[in-house]
Amino acid sequence: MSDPVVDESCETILLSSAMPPHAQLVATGIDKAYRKGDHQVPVLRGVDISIDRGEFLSIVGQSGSGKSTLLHLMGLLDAPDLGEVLLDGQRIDDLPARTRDQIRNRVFGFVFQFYHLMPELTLVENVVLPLMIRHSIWSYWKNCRSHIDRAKQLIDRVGLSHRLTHKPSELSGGEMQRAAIARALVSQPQILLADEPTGNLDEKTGREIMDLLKRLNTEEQLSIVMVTHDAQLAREATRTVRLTAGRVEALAGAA
Ligand SMILES: Nc1ncnc2c1ncn2[C@@H]1O[C@H](COP(=O)(O)OP(=O)(O)OP(=O)(O)O)[C@@H](O)[C@H]1O
Repeated sequence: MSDPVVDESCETILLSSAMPPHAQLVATGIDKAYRKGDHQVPVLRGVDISIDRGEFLSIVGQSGSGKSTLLHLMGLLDAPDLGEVLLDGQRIDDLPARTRDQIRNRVFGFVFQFYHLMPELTLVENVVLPLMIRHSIWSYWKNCRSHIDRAKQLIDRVGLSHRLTHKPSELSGGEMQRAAIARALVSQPQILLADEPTGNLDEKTGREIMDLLKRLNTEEQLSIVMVTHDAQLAREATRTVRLTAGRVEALAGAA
């Protein structure tokens, strides 16, 4: 019997508009260690964490506690040593690399502390880039106008319509993070994984980015997992967990 995630209908399953949006991401029994010299340094030890559709989950913890590591494992940017990552009950961390790439590109959007925009591209080019990478050149060319329209819609959504042709060096930190959020959303992800999205911003600008994330969560039921050092912002999520000594501890919100 073929695995419905692995076989060639994968694209249809993951992209079909008839398909209900992915509901739940679960990481269970996660162990992760890094090699340092000739020994392994454990970072995560038996972590269990989940996010339901429409949730806004924040992850706090001391520097070095493994928050980014966990976020990367949840988004298939890295693989656990032990444990499983499941999307709607189907294990996804052990799939072939190409299938993991497809799931990562279509289910997850990523936002990082330092934006990671391409410096030589304009704002609209940066935002449309994931669609260019995802589609073949022919398909991209055929749909070029609709892709650019979608990028422009998202740029408008994040309040940057007046900056379409600006390069990242011509944008403020807050504008760059808004651009990075628009880029993360262009592939219509189900789950946004944000690693310290306000960490490089002043308080007011960080507040604006948080408000934008909260609007995306409530108005579009976008699931969000946010790593942050800011305890106050963390409390504004629907649920907060703390990473301590490699384990997850519930802090606030629903269990
Ligand atoms: N690729 C890697 N190779 C080796 N060690 C790593 C690697 N990535 C992370 N680590 C180590 O794993 C531990 C957890 O790192 P991680 O970045 O996940 O922590 P964090 O809680 O996100 O930290 P911060 O809040 O400072 O960003 C740290 O000790 C770090 O040095």
